[in-house]
Formats: sequence, structure tokens, C-alpha cells
Amino acid sequence: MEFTYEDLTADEYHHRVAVYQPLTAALRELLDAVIRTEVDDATVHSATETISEVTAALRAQQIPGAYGVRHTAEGRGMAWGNAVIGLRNAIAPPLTVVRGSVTDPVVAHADVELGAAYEGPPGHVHGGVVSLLFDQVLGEAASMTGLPSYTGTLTIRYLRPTPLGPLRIEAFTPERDGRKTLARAAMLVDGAVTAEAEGLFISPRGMTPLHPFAGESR
Ligand SMILES: CCCCC/C=C\C/C=C\C/C=C\C/C=C\CCCC(=O)SCCNC(=O)CCNC(=O)[C@H](O)C(C)(C)COP(=O)(O)OP(=O)(O)OC[C@H]1O[C@@H](n2cnc3c(N)ncnc32)[C@H](O)[C@@H]1OP(=O)(O)O
Repeated sequence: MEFTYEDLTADEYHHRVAVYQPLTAALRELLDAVIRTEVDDATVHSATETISEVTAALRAQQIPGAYGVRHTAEGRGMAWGNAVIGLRNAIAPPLTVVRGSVTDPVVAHADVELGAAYEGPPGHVHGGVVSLLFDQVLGEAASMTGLPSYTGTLTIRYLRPTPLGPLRIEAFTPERDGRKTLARAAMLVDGAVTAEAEGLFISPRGMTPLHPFAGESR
């Protein structure tokens, strides 16, 4: 399991962001449209063919496997295939984690608006998606020292159903002990807590710091 470096200038990095961010946004729109459409069968068949053509065009040149976790020389993270924050992953909720400092009361937070693609109970967020979001925000809060930390344990307390729509996650790290960090977080809708999470995050032995984790996740 390796983090790789990609030798990109800041201009090249921003160029790639400008190219791929709209593609991913368009695909998210498509996911939502497929769930909610009520058009006739002929229109669905025609859309299916068009989508297959688009897929073939993108497959003309591909990397062999997963995207990996890349960093530019100046430390910009490019986890662009990541299931939660991947800039090129339309399955990922449009989540941007904002990282503060380890001494802040809230070490990392994220605001996100979840639509039809994230539904579990009717009109509400799937419990696994709640867990997914917590895992990332807690993990980033735990990794604020610069050492990436992996999820050792993760416990969620679902207090009430979380409605689809805008929500916020706030994470903090009450205890650090060597490579182990205890992280806690709350999920808030209109200021009311719908779920809480606690996890133990562990930085694997021998890990070297990637970069000072400040600013935004993407
Ligand atoms: C994380 C990178 C992926 C994201 C990349 C994105 C961007 C990159 C840049 C920055 C962001 C970085 C990261 C944060 C972002 C998101 C979070 C990622 C969420 C995930 O998706 S992550 C995948 C799921 N996660 C796993 O895939 C873990 C599989 N597992 C292992 O890789 C090892 O198992 C490991 C490393 C956990 C431990 O391995 P190790 O060899 O270091 O452990 P060791 O034996 O030395 O134990 C040392 C002390 O931890 C205790 N301990 C050990 N394991 C424990 C456990 N599970 N629970 C409770 N305590 C545990 C021992 O009891 C001992 O405690 P004591 O010192 O007190 O005795």
C-alpha cells in the first residue's frame, strides 16, 4: 500500500481540477436523474445507448487499476478515486473536509448536501452512508498531525433518522497516545444532532508524514 508522488506544477494541478470537477459533477447529476426520471421507455433506451458511447470514449485510454492516493511535490493531496472525497468519483458524496488545527475545539468539519442517491429509509440518509461520512471526517481529524491514520474501530450511535438534504459533521480528537488517536464526531441537521461517532485511528508503524494537513481535503 503506497502513497505516490506525481510531479505536477500548481498550474497543471489546477488545470486537471478544472477539467475533471465538471465531469464528476455532470455524472452526479446523471445518477440523480436516473433515480428520479419518469420519461418513456424509448427515451430511457436512447439514454442508455448514449451513456454507453460516452463510457467507450472515456475507456479509449485508461490506467490499469484503481487511481491510488497521489500527492504533488508541494503536498497537494490527490485521492481522486476516494469513495468519500474523490474528485473524480461521482459515487463519493460531494464532500469537502475542512481541516483546522489539532488544538481547535473542532479539528475537522464538513458540510454536505445529500440527494436521492444516498437514501436508506424513505427520505432519509442510509446508515452506511452516515458511517462512511463519519469515517472520513474522523480519519482526517485524527491525521492532522501529518501521519495518516487508519480506522481501527468505529462505533456509530444513530440517535434519530437523518433527513436527506444539507448536514454538517464536526470532529474532534480528545485523546492522542503515540500512534493511536481517539476521535469523536457529531452529525448535525439544522443544529440538532442526529448521530454520533467514536473511533480509534491508528497510524501504521514506520509511516512517514505526508504533509502538514491543513486547509481542505480537495
Ligand atoms: C488512510 C489513508 C486512506 C485515505 C487517503 C486519503 C488521503 C490521504 C491523505 C490524508 C488523509 C489521511 C487519512 C485519513 C482519512 C480517512 C480515514 C481512512 C478511513 C479508512 O478507510 S482506513 C481503512 C480501514 N482500516 C483498515 O484497513 C485498517 C486495517 N488494519 C491495519 O492496517 C492495522 O491493523 C493497523 C494499522 C490498524 C494497526 O496495525 P499496527 O501494526 O500498527 O498495530 P500494532 O499491533 O503495532 O498496534 C498498535 C496499537 O494499536 C492497537 N490496535 C491495533 N489495531 C487495533 C484496532 N483495530 N483497534 C483497536 N486498537 C488497535 C494495538 O493494541 C496497539 O495498542 P498498544 O500500543 O496500546 O498496545
